[in-house]
Amino acid sequence: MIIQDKVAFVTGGAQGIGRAICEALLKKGAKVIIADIDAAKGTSTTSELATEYADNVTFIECDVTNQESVEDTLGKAKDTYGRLDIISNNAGAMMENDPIGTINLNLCGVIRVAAVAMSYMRADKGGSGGIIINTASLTGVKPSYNCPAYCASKSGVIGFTRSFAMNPDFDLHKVRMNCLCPGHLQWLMYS
Ligand SMILES: NC(=O)c1ccc[n+]([C@@H]2O[C@H](COP(=O)([O-])OP(=O)(O)OC[C@H]3O[C@@H](n4cnc5c(N)ncnc54)[C@H](O)[C@@H]3O)[C@@H](O)[C@H]2O)c1
Ligand SMILES: CCCCC/C=C\C=C\[C@H](O)C/C=C\C/C=C\CCCC(=O)O
Repeated sequence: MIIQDKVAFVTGGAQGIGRAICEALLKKGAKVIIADIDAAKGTSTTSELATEYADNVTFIECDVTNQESVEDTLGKAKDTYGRLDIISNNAGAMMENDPIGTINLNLCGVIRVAAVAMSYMRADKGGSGGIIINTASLTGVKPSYNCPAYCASKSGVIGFTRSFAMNPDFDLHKVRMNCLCPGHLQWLMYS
């Protein structure tokens, strides 16, 4: 895909891997919406990036565990730059003390954002097609007894991605889906 002038929506883009994704996309000429639950961090990150990328980066507060918030944010994102081409479904956390919350954030959040984004991106419904990239994890393919709920959520993301991607309806909607499976990173490097 040619990134120049495409519009990207990055969940969990305020810091860490999401911020790195935002920076990489901006460097290649995309317009980027940072969608994050952390309004303070999202605003400060956006201000920092705007010194180089000006109006090409915008922050919108978003909670991917909340359907209304996801609908509202994606609607505002479409209104801001007029289209949606790239979704980085990246927001996530490891919270083994809250296993159901972990599934709701890491797996249901990905499915929720993808479903709403599809309503804007589908080529057969007025969109231009595009790509949805989900951030899974190495733990989605390699189980770890330390974090069973996290592993389950990331295995689910991989299963969702593989199933979506093999759907023959691609010829109609023109939206590809992939996922990333990073290994362990220093996620506190921005804090
Ligand atoms: N750091 C690693 O080693 C590593 C490895 C593999 C995969 N991952 C995955 O990569 C993704 C990013 O991880 P990271 O290390 O950059 O984490 P991070 O904690 O640095 O950043 C996560 C971001 O997501 C946001 N977020 C949390 N809950 C949210 C919600 N409900 N709605 C919207 N935004 C929300 C946070 O505010 C934060 O800005 C996660 O899905 C994580 O599971 C991380
Ligand atoms: C602040 C929360 C953000 C989420 C990041 C926290 C943890 C991230 C975890 C990664 O997804 C872990 C990825 C790979 C780990 C490597 C190997 C797993 C197996 C380890 C083992 O067998 O002991």
